[in-house]
Amino acid sequence: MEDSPEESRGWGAQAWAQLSAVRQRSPLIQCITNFVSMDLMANTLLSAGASPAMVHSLHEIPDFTPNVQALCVNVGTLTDDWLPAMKSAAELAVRLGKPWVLDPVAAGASGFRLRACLELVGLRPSVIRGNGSEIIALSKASVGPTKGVDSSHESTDAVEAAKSLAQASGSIIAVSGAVDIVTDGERVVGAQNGVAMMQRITATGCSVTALVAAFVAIDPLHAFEATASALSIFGIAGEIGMDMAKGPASLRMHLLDSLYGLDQATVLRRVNIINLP
Ligand SMILES: Nc1ncnc2c1ncn2[C@@H]1O[C@H](COP(=O)(O)OP(=O)(O)OP(=O)(O)O)[C@@H](O)[C@H]1O
Ligand SMILES: Cc1ncsc1CCO
Ligand SMILES: [Mg+2]
Repeated sequence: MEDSPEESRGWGAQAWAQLSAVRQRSPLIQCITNFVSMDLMANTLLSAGASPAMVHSLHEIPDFTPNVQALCVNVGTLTDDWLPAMKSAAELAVRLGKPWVLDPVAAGASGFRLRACLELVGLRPSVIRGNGSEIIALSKASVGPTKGVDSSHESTDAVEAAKSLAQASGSIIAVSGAVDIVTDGERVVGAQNGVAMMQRITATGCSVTALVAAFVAIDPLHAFEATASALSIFGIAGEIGMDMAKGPASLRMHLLDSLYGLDQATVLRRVNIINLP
């Protein structure tokens, strides 16, 4: 069923309010992330008005994590020695009542990765954002044929997996793709912004996960809505960026510029979030 114009306006106004709050309050986001994503993730957070810090030593967590507004954990280039820091930071964030967000990159690609992701899911992330294949692997808790860090599923193939993972974990689940799905296990919405070329830039998924952390940081009691807003806002930046881009490299630049420059009228006009059955 189509949403009424009132509902669409509601999502747009909410996304604008949350983006404005990120810009005004500039939340500090601790990112324990893969080597590939560090640059684009930090620049995405800065363009949105947040403050990134790629701090991942186990020794720094007791001093550093208490001062952040949210934590983003991404297992993209996971090795044995990184996992204790990820778990320690997540445990401390939960103990201090701070939101944390998990990106289960290539969760189904190996037993090691899957076990690590399942342990992290057990530490109660506020939000888990993955692509379709990652969310299906986590939901089934099984290793399977995957395309590595890329998805071999549409996000819409993963709606039931996302709902059951949300119910089992207590986390909000977001599945990126042509339509970004967000569910708390009962409600399901689809954010229909973005352009396909965003898949041709490495770490756009990682970066939108960090943006979700920034949005949840400023509205932790509305993590479901903040997650949908962040996905929609990032997608709009991609749409506007694509009007000026010649390919992936120039889209990367124009996406960041567009995220930085988004104004209220553009957000209200372009946010496209609908309820799904
Ligand atoms: N076909 C599409 N049309 C529109 N937007 C898309 C499409 N596919 C992906 N996106 C957008 O691209 C971004 C990255 O999503 P994607 O599903 O590629 O993440 P990912 O596989 O985790 O990426 P990475 O691992 O490289 O970080 C999201 O903002 C998503 O909305
Ligand atoms: C390409 C790649 N490999 C491990 S992490 C990563 C970034 C996109 O997920
Ligand atoms: Mg990814």
